[in-house]
This record gives sequence, structure tokens and C-alpha cells, in this order.
Amino acid sequence: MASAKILVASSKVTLGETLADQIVESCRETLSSRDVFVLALSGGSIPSLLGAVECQFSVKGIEPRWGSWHVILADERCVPSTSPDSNFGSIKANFTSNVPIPPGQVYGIDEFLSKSTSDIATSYEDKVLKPLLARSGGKIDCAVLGFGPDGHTCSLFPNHPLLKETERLVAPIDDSPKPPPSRITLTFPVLNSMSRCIAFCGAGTGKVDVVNAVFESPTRIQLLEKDGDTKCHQLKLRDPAPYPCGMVRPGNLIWIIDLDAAGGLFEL
Ligand SMILES: O=C1O[C@H](COP(=O)(O)O)[C@@H](O)[C@H](O)[C@H]1O
Repeated sequence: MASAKILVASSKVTLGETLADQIVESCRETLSSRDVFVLALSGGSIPSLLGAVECQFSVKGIEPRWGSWHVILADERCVPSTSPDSNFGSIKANFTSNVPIPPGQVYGIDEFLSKSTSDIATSYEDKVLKPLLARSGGKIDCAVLGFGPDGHTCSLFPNHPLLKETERLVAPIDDSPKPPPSRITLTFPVLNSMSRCIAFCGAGTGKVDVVNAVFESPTRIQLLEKDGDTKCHQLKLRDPAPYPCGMVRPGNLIWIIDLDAAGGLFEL
């Protein structure tokens, strides 16, 4: 049975710092052996949690080497990058425009390509993802993913046929139950077989039901470590996975949540 490390932060500030720590560690490890760090980011609430990343590098005395960073989208809504719905726009406003990652290494969709979501997905797979995978040993180094109150992650929604996709690395979706309807998304083959580390991150009571459904209810929760106000546990993932976010099972899986998202489960 698969399991995940769960880091429970005492507040939203601590949550951002804990997430930043994971990104710093993944970056440090990756750049110790090559010059390309590939980071995939969700939209939604994730970009607003990335403000502590730069600071955590300073705190830990580690050089970020921003010139080696390549930031890709875990999913994107097919809208102009200037739209408030654009994940690229939100990632840029909250994170990448505040650090010296070369702008050409933050990869949005080709919004002018055509009206076809499928063409946009194919272009992102062929022109962005595959060339980067070729430079990173075939894997995304770190993916930071959100999860919705309906259990979706990226643009992989409950009971959608895309959950069974096995060929495409980046897939189109034109019937997203959450607006806007047309999007592109990384697929499970990428998340489960082509990602070195995935960190889910979520805050607030709206996430409690999903967290409680995704993990087995433990009879006893063992505290593995405590770093400041963040507590670390290891929990088993429920089979079969009740939601798309619970189906994400790479080798290195971490869930970072705040006390509100953890509900009563971790307050032991
Ligand atoms: O539509 C989306 O929603 C999910 C979850 O968003 P959140 O605001 O609940 O964190 C997000 O991860 C995804 O990138 C986005 O396209």
C-alpha cells in the first residue's frame, strides 16, 4: 500500500515556508548534479504560497541559481495570459516576476496557436515538456500541485475519461466541470512515472473532506519529526483512491497542509 509524508503546518505562513523548504531542497539536490531544474506548478491557490521561496534560500545559505530554473505549468486554462483565470499569469505575478528566472524559461501555453485545445496541448508537450525532459534525465524534478474541494488536481477531474489517459503527456480537456471549460493538463503517466518529487499543498477547511478521504484513518498517528511548528507524519493512501489527487503516487510524495485542512486528524 502506498503512503505519503504529511507535513502539517500551524498557519498559512508556516505552510508557505514549509513548501519553500521542499522546493529549496529539491533544487539543491538537482543542481548538485546538473544545470537544469524543472519545476511544475499548479495555479489556483499555489502561486500565492510561493512568496517564501527566495527567502528560504537565504535562510539556508543556498544559492538558488535562478538561471538554471525552468518553470512549467501543471495545468492551464485556455485563456489569454492577461486573464485573471490564467495560471501562467498568476504564477508570474506571485512568483516568477519577483525572482531572476529568465522570462524565456517560464513556459506558458501558445495562446495564439489556434482555437483548438488539442493543438495547444500537443504544442506544450512537443515544444516545452519533451525538450525539458530530454535535459532533465526524463523527469520533472519537482511538481507543486494544488487539489480542489472536489478532489481534482491539475485539470484531472473526478470520473473524467482523462483519468485513464495513457499516451499523451499533456492532454486537452474541453469539458472541465470547473470553469473555464477548455484547459490543458499534465497526465498521470507524467505525474506518476516522470516526476521525481511531488508536493501537494493546500490550506483551509474546504480541503478537509478530501484529505480525510485520501488517507487511511489511522488508529494512531506517529510523529516522525517536528520542525518548528510543522509536524511530519507518514500516512497510508486509501485504495482505491477516492479522488484524482489520491491517484498521484510518484516515488517521493509529500502532502503539505495547514491545521484547518487537516481537521481533527493530526491534532494529536
Ligand atoms: O482549477 C484549478 O484548480 C486547482 C485547485 O485550485 P485551489 O485554488 O483549490 O488550490 C489548481 O490546482 C489548478 O491548477 C487549477 O487549474
